[in-house]
Amino acid sequence: MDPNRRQPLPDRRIEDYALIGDTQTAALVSTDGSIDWLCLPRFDSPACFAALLGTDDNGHWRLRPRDGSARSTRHYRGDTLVLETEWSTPSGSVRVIDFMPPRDVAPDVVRIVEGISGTVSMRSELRLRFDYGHVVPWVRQVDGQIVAIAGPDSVALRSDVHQYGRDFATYADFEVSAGDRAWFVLTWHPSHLPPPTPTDALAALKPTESYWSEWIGRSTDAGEMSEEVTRSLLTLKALTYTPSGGIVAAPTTSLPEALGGGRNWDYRFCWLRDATMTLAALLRSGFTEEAQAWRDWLLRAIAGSPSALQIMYGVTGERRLPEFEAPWLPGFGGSAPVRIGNAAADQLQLDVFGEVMDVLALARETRIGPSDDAWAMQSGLMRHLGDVWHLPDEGIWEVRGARQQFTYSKVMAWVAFDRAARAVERFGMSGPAKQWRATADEIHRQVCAEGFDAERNTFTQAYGSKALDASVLLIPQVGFLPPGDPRVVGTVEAVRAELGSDGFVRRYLTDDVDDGLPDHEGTFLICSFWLADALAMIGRVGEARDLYAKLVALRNDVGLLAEEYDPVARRMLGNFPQAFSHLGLVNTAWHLNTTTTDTPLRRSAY
Ligand SMILES: OC[C@H]1O[C@H](O[C@H]2O[C@H](CO)[C@@H](O)[C@H](O)[C@H]2O)[C@H](O)[C@@H](O)[C@@H]1O
Repeated sequence: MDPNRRQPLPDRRIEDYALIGDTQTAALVSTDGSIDWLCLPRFDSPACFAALLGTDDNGHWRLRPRDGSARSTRHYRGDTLVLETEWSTPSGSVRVIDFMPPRDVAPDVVRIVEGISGTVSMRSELRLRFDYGHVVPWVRQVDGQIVAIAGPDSVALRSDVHQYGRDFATYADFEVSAGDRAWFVLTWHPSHLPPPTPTDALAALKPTESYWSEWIGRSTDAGEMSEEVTRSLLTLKALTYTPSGGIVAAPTTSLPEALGGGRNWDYRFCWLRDATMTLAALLRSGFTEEAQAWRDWLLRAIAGSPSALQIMYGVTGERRLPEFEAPWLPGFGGSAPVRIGNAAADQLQLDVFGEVMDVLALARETRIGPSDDAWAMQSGLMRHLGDVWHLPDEGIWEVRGARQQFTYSKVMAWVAFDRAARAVERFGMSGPAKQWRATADEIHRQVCAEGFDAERNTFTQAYGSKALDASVLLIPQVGFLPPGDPRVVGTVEAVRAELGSDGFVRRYLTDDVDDGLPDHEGTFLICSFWLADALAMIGRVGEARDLYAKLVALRNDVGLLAEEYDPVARRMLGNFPQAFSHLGLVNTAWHLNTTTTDTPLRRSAY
């Protein structure tokens, strides 16, 4: 056995990965041709490939030339999630096409190898490890296919090239000459059921391409969108769990926010905050079907007492997301612990009320129209918010230190009351508009008195605190104060000066704030997009455009962004690809397109 296989892969970077998916789960493919992350059958199912968070022994599927000196370049085929990796070797070149066909019954991963020139010796090395990389399955050859079974999981590999077993892995060694094609299909099914009808690898390619290109073609902006906006929208769609309409924050767990540190979290769930902001981005681009599906998802997920509202749910609305550590996984680059599940589900985060009310207002006032059920749910939320808005909470950043009176939480409580009152005042919905307006005014006065540091002319992270927080950059965007207000301009300048790093923005300084965690983290990409939005709103459009360009340049070779960026090490950090970062990009592009050098932006959510 190769001794290196037990070591965490040292040179790997988060940005080495590309995403393929079928809108129910997703896989990450490395520049080395290895699928190192795949959860089956759903985003939040246990991974059968977890080398991303450990070593090859935690499960992976590498398909590449045997020649170690081979070099690869890659791209998506057009506006799709079909990944094409081209390999050059001294003896010839090949193309590997990786994709997950839109799901009918069972999830498939298809890999097609095409010879471009000369002859190339290829190797497929498949190491399945169920339950997040530690269960070695029982593997047999059945009817010409490889079948791996352990517990609830069964995975079959079919191919037109010969497979053999060695060292608890399955290999295929084969040659591909110009014009040749070889194919592999990996299919999951529940181990107690008969296997599904096999997928035809070659025939599945065209429909998969059409699925993605037809989807993006449905945008009202189709044909006018920049390449980076198109790729971000495709990525947001890939993070949507189509059967329910839920949207995950990212398809990974525990990609570190501090390399080698413990800031490692599971993002394979639906946060009301991340999902509402995603929805605003999709709505702006004309994707009403997703907006409708998400509103229905929300109604189901939060049905019941508004006091039992959670800030996040599973992809079909599950409430219990218990957090535990996976000690058998050493973590990406040794960043431990790896966490599965997310204890933030039990936190109080008041901002979600504002985010939900705001996006539902956007939906009502723009494209998907009012709904009685949706309004009944919003009225219930407002009754509950009336009881709790004054409480300290864990805030937008889900701190694991003590609860505080976070300024952004209160600003968003104001947004919730403002949008509720506006629905009655301007759109004829029924409800106690006067009471809602009075509460909104009370919160406004309180935030301006207690969340603002008059000496430094900036809003602060929490009442009475000196610490700054990038979330208050959203104050003009949500309409709490006009962009021209000197307190807004002062806040933009202070955040930029104190939280800025190489032009990007940290969410707060970990030294100034007790977030319950020891190490430092990188700059937070959505906060950097918010700075660009805020700069544009206060009339500094040139600087906003420069920052947007700088952020776009951070994307990896296939246009993807993680949650954070470390400007010193010049590498991405955090879960990947992250909805927050990509929706930030779409929204900033939209803001910049709706402004000119001398016209301030019109008010909009996010
Ligand atoms: O920083 C500590 C927290 O980090 C995660 O939360 C972050 O990701 C969420 C999903 O994108 C986002 O909604 C939140 O604003 C971010 O702070 C993690 O999920 C939390 O468990 C953790 O406490």
